[in-house]
Formats: sequence, structure tokens, C-alpha cells
Amino acid sequence: MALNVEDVSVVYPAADRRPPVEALSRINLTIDDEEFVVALGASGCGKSTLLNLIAGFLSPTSGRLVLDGHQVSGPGADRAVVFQKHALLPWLSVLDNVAFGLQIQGIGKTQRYKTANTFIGMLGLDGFQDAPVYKLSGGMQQRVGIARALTCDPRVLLMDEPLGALDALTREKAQELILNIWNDTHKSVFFITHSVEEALFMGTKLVVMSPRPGRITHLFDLPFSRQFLDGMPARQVKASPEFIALREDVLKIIFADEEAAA
Ligand SMILES: Nc1ncnc2c1ncn2[C@@H]1O[C@H](COP(=O)(O)OP(=O)(O)OP(=O)(O)O)[C@@H](O)[C@H]1O
Repeated sequence: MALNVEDVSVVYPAADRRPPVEALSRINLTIDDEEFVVALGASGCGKSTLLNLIAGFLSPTSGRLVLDGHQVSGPGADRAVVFQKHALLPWLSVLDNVAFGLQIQGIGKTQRYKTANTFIGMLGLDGFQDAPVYKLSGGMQQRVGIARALTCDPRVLLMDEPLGALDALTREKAQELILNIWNDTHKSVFFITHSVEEALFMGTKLVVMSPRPGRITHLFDLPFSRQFLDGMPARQVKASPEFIALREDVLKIIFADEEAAA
């Protein structure tokens, strides 16, 4: 057992004459060891709020989150976040960006560079150690962000639409890379996306959420990432009748929610 979200609700208080927002209502979710949980849902259904709770950036209004038997009460090195905008330090090199979390923890230069170089290699960034990150493409910058998150050896990797800003081809390659890294590092992952295809391909568990108030309406166990990791080409996985049928079912659920919210 890794992380339990137990009957969690979040209400953002009224502000600027706007009423309070019930962003999440009575969410229950378990993210098991080595599980890849993907959250999908119409805009405003509370995906980022849920991620911010798990990260410890936000406290629930009611309910609680428990990680390995300890209640989550703030951010910690056991959880690392990868954002869509990679939140890198543009004036630093790739190596210093990747080693940044370890520097914050007070790890000495030799050790932190050694660890950082392991993940730089894993993310296919060898040779770019000294490049300032602002000179890299969006896809490479995103890989720097993922390498930086992994260097701190978190129990749970939290990814808020990490591939949303990438072009289609780079995005597909990044999906495959993330799955291979997840398979190698055995992390638990909580991953937000707006792409149904990406959600189905990446997750071992799919959480479909609905807005106003944000809640979980459907849960699916998914076989597709395992098929890819077992050797089936990604395009073949995504073109299989089983994948396409589920993609249509999930799209119907999301479209119905979008229409209800409009
Ligand atoms: N700091 C805040 N103060 C007030 N309301 C907020 C705040 N943050 C989010 N909300 C509201 O809470 C609800 C859930 O927002 P959240 O960003 O978690 O949803 P989301 O599913 O991640 O949305 P998107 O897909 O558009 O990123 C929305 O109605 C949003 O407007």
C-alpha cells in the first residue's frame, strides 16, 4: 500500500464576491506500490486540486491522505512533482537543474552530480550536461524536469499534464520513455492528462472525474501499458479493437460531463 486518499473534500473559500467552490467532494482513491494512476476529466473537475493535495501543497477541508501509514501534512521528498511548464531554472545547466533537489537536501557536489548523471543518462540527455536549459527543445526540457524529479528518489511521482505542451510525435516518444522509466524505477505515479488516448495507453488505473463538485465517477483497470512494456509496438497497442472501444466509451463519458457543465 502506498498512498490512500480517504474521504477527502476541498472547498476553496469565497473570494472577490465569488461564492465558495467545492473543488472535490468525498474522494476515495488508493495509489498502490508501482501503480500508474491517470486522472482524466472535464476542465475544473479537480484534477490539479487532487494532485496538489497529494503533493502536500494544499490541505483537505475534510478527510485525510495517508502515505505509507503517515498522514500527509505538507510537501516532502517522498513525493516529487513534474509540471507541464517544467519549472526549471533557465540560467543553470542541465546537470545543475537535475541535481537541484539534492542540493536543496544538502547533498555534496560529487554525490549529487553522480546521481544526477544516472538519471540524465536514463532520460537520454547524455552529452547535454553543461548546456543551459533555455537552449533545449521543449521535449528535452521536459525530460530534464522528469530527471530532476527522479533524482530525489520519491515514492510517488506526480505529473500534472507533463506532455501537454509537446508536439504529437515528441509526445508519443515521451509517453514511451516515461513508461520505460516507470518500469525500471518501480515508482508509483499519479498522472494528469486531457488526452483520452494518452490516459488509456499510460495508466494501470484510470480515474475519470466529473466537475461541480469534483468527484470520481468511473474507475478502470487498464492492460495497455503492460502490453507495450511486454514488447507490442505503441501504435499497435493504440490501434487494437479493445483500446479503440474503451477510448470511445471514455470519450462518451467526458463529452457528457462537458455538455452537462456547459
Ligand atoms: N485557488 C483557488 N481558489 C478558488 N477556486 C479554485 C482555486 N483553484 C481551483 N479552483 C476551482 O476549483 C475547481 C477545480 O479546479 P482544478 O484546477 O483542480 O481543476 P482541473 O480539473 O485541474 O482543471 P483543468 O483541467 O482546467 O486544469 C475549479 O472550479 C476551479 O475554478
